[in-house]
Amino acid sequence: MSSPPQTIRWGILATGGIAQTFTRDLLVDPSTRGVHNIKHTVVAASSSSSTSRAQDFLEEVGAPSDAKAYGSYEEFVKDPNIDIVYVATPHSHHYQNARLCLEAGKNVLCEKAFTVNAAQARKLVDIAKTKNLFLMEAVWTRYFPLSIWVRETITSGKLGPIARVTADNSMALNPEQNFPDGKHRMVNPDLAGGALLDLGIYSLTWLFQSLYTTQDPKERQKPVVQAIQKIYTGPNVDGRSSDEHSSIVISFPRSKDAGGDAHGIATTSLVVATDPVPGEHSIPSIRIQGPRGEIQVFPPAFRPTRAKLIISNGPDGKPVVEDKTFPQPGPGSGSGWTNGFGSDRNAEGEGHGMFWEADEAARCILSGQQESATLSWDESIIIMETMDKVREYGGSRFPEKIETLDFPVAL
Ligand SMILES: NC(=O)C1=CN([C@@H]2O[C@H](COP(=O)(O)OP(=O)(O)OC[C@H]3O[C@@H](n4cnc5c(N)ncnc54)[C@H](OP(=O)(O)O)[C@@H]3O)[C@@H](O)[C@H]2O)C=CC1
Ligand SMILES: O=C1OC[C@@H](O)[C@H](O)[C@H]1O
Repeated sequence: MSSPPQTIRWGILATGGIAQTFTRDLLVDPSTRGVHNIKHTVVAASSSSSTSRAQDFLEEVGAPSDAKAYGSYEEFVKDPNIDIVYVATPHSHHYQNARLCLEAGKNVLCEKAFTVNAAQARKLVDIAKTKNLFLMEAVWTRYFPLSIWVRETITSGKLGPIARVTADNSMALNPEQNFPDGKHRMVNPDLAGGALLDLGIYSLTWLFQSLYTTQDPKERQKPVVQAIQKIYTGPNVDGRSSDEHSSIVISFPRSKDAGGDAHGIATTSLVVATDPVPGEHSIPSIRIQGPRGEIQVFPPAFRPTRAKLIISNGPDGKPVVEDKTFPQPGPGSGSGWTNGFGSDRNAEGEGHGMFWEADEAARCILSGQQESATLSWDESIIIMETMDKVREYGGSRFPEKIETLDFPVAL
């Protein structure tokens, strides 16, 4: 007989767009996606603005009526009923908010990009290690069934050693018109805005999950990075920090037996779109190429549900093209997408897909793992180092108050 599901008690730190989408997904019954050994519940939420904002949030997302509302992150992290905190503030605040939680003895799932720079990521990992806590960067895409299928197809060797990956995650956001006061987190230097940390992280995710995660951990080496950036100079921003585009070329060292070094090209932009006809998703945003064929993944790169597997020479010498779809299971959160750009709505009755990463966090905590093998601490740090290098090449430096390791900082 199977044992009853174990429950993980979540606390939600911040009440903005993604906190709402994530929490609604969290409250979808896991058995609807074939997960029977875990249950998630929400026991608390906190808002830096007021207790009433946190209370409204809990009601809006349909949390249990006894979930507690806090008007201060500092008070919230003391709540003894919380097993894990989901940190959903802007990039600029991840380091200090995640650190606050870890220092208070809480496990943490922290939104992407993990931190502003690699030094901050290393510090969070050190604290998690010392305090024996679970910590994971919330790159939800990695836990999608499609991503799992991609990694398995790569390691199966079907395509031969993957030689090159191209990945684009770009959105034509028309920032000068949409963010004229420069305060929106997509462009605001004080919130570590720009394409790279917000959208480019997904292009890098595809390079890394194809060419780094799939290698034997003992064989993995740091990649070599080259990049150029164009800095955003729209109204009311400093013109030195947030990027408009970043274009990155990476070489992943591999032994000759494993196919030799592999190349990755990652691009991202706030002003042009991967998908010129919004919602049509007809142009692949990702191509994963080996000598025997390729995988194409269709947009959006962060929420992938459609791919193609192309084998150049099938059994009868002709190419074989397999269309693959991985629909999100229902019954769904019904929330759609809440970031205000209308770029990524889940269909009525579909979950958004954020529950997959929540399941992974719960599995790790219940089995006593401090990090996820699908996105290890080492890999999150190397990706932050990669973004540091891109910003060095591109000349983008955020204000010192958000690059610092000093804590707490008044932001
Ligand atoms: N995985 C995904 O698909 C997505 C991930 N994200 C990530 O989630 C994070 C938040 O994004 P999103 O929800 O869109 O952002 P929002 O601006 O909608 O929400 C951010 C929330 O953070 C809190 N906050 C605390 N301090 C500040 C501050 N100084 N300025 C602004 N907000 C502050 C506020 O909540 P309160 O007042 O309650 O404290 C605010 O509502 C980012 O890291 C982003 O990259 C975003 C969209 C999609
Ligand atoms: O993580 C994200 O994915 C979807 C985008 O719309 C959003 O800006 C970004 O933060």
